[in-house]
Amino acid sequence: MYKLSGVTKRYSRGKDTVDALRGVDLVIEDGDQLVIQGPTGGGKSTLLQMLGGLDRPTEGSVELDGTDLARLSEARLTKVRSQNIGIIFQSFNLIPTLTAQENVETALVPLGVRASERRTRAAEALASVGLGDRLHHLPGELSGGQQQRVAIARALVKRPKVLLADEPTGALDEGTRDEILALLDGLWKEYGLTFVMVTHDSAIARRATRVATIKKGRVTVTERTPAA
Ligand SMILES: Nc1ncnc2c1ncn2[C@@H]1O[C@H](COP(=O)(O)OP(=O)(O)OP(=O)(O)O)[C@@H](O)[C@H]1O
Repeated sequence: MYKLSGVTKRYSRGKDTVDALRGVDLVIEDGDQLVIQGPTGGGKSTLLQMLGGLDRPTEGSVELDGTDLARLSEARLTKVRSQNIGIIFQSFNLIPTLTAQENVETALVPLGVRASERRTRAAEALASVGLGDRLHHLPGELSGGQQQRVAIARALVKRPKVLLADEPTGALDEGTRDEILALLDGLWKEYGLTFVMVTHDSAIARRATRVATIKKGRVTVTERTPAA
């Protein structure tokens, strides 16, 4: 479970300061799905970075299962991230010189998994996202949707409890977008993930049951029963 209390993030550049988050309080229960939406510059990506332990708040606490990520040493934070948190991005962030299988294996290196087991688990993860026949392709030989599937396999191969997604369909056409969303929805349910997704897309937000809207660094949460 995530529990954010009074999270403020202030970016300073010379005399200019931007409060990207202003006193955010937010609870995300285990196994929940939360969609984060809001206008550009509102603080969506900043909030996701706090949840992912990719950056620290200026004030406040970001507890994951009772551990405050804001106060962990860099080494312990890296360990929490590599074991518990999978992250995917709009631009896939694959390593262009590695094959799909090698890209997925990279997530298991910090966990000390043996090379032979890394290969097997990466192949299984790629099969679970429908890419069992693309193990040895380089990212440049795959479509955008396939590259995002590789990134999803890389995020999930370590069996994290949390999946964070920053505009995961932002670079995809509409048909591919719907395929990736359906895949993510299926994986969320199958693995009981805590799933947080940032999106600009109001159609995605309309389908969600729990939406956090963030404007000028302040969050409002709306819960609703999805349309049948
Ligand atoms: N590293 C940084 N240094 C300085 N200011 C930053 C930095 N990162 C973000 N900001 C500022 O913080 C505010 C929130 O940015 P953030 O990227 O979280 O918004 P967003 O809602 O994700 O926007 P978008 O939808 O355009 O991606 C913006 O005003 C942005 O300019």
